[in-house]
Amino acid sequence: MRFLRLIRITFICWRYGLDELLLESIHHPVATFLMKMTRLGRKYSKPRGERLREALETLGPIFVKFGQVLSTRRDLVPHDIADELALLQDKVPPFASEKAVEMIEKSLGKPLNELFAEFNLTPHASASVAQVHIAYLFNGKKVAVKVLRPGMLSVIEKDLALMRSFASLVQRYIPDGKRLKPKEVVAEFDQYLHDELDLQVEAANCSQLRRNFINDPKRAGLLLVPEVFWEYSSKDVFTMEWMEGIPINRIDELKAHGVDIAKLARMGVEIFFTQVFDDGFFHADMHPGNILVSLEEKTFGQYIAVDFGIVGSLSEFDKNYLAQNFLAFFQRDYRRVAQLHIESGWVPRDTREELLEGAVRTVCEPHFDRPLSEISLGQVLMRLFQTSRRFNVEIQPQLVLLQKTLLNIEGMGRELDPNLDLWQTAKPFLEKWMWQRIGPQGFASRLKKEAAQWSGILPALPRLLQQNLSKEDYSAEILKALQTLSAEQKQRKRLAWVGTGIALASFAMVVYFVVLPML
Ligand SMILES: Nc1ncnc2c1ncn2[C@@H]1O[C@H](COP(=O)(O)OP(=O)(O)OP(=O)(O)O)[C@@H](O)[C@H]1O
Repeated sequence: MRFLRLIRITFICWRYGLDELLLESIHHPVATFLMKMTRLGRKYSKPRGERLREALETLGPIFVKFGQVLSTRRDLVPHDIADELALLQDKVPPFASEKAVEMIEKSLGKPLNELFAEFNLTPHASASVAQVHIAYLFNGKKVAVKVLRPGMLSVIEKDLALMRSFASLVQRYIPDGKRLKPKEVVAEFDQYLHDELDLQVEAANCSQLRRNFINDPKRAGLLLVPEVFWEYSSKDVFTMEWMEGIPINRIDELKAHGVDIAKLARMGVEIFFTQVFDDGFFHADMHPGNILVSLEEKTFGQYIAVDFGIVGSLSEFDKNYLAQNFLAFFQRDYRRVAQLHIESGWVPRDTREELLEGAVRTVCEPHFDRPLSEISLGQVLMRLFQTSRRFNVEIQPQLVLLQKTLLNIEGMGRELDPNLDLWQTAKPFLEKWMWQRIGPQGFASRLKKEAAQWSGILPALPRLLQQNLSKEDYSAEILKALQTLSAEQKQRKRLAWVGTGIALASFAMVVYFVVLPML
């Protein structure tokens, strides 16, 4: 079976001229000869990116997903190809509703009529790995039931095995193979796909995002996230609150309902920066299909997020890196950007600061050619990552994900309001965040965080000290130090006795010769 699949893949690659793409990159006479042989008079009217996109669409959903993930790795893939891969769409027909019902009943262990008061058999939406049905719980709540496409796991395991073999070949035989890191890319994709195929992961992401926004009254007016119904969810089924709204790209419709579009654009940036800098946890699949706007009376004009398959998490280190770089960039302090990279160990310690500064200046300065309001933070970040790579920096996948999401947010924001000044909206966040870190508030909160550890460490301190003192390698040194100390103390004691003696004798003499004759 695997062999047949391999033959089919090879045939499709040949049909779309992908063999040429591969052989072109091997600068060897044998490769050139093979290229001429396999071409056999074929001529391609379409550019290579388009051919690759069409081939992936023909190869099926897993390859489509792979292309979509690859399109976000502009650090590895040439721009013409990445642009084309970004257009990849899942063109898959919905699967039979009987299959969906079978999956729900098997996974949740109850017949459908015991689970839902009403279940719409016609899918509301369908994509490569899942489809969404509308249903009603017995308490009358309208819900979205996302069901995994049956048999996906076995298909992906086979395709992933082939991709892994192919990645090993590329890494070994293509001259640029190591730089492209094919094995790592496939491993990353493997992780991503398995997460996407476990709807419990998505439900947990949704639940976390909702908690982050619902518990803070200052944020409650910004983003609505559906409630998860855990009782009706599993690895294969995800049941959540149905969210009523209009997709954000239907601008005319939103305007007609009286939504303030400029405010909506600003709110989008605010929501993104809140997720990134306050929570370090962000929705990373912000395409217009996944963002709706509420028209309900109580929540009018608020954002609604759906589809939580891809989220990004950032550490304090990542946030610090981003905030400091953005702030330094907008002050055109390229020396600081270079220093930040060296100080944080992102580039080798012996990197020459002025060389890195020059490289950063070269990529950043052209951006200041236009007004601040037109600068794309996503582009800046992308260029910065490209420069860093030249200096042997490994950019973390979560930062690449963030950069891609930032580009989406900017694109969406500017579509809503071409005058949106992204920096004006983002700057207060970064400044507030930096102040919270380095100001007294930050100090106090870090102290508070550490306090929990101290309460455990402090009472144990004498024991830990005694344990360390009894360690062999320390004991000799400590003994010597103690001996020196005690010798010094003895000497000091002796001197003290002599001093006291002299003082007493002087006192006695004064009394005998001066005080007594006066009486
Ligand atoms: N809770 C919900 N309330 C209202 N509509 C929803 C909800 N969840 C999903 N949808 C609708 O169903 C569509 C598909 O859902 P979702 O994006 O989660 O599926 P998907 O298989 O991950 O699709 P893709 O990966 O192509 O975005 C969404 O674009 C949205 O229109």
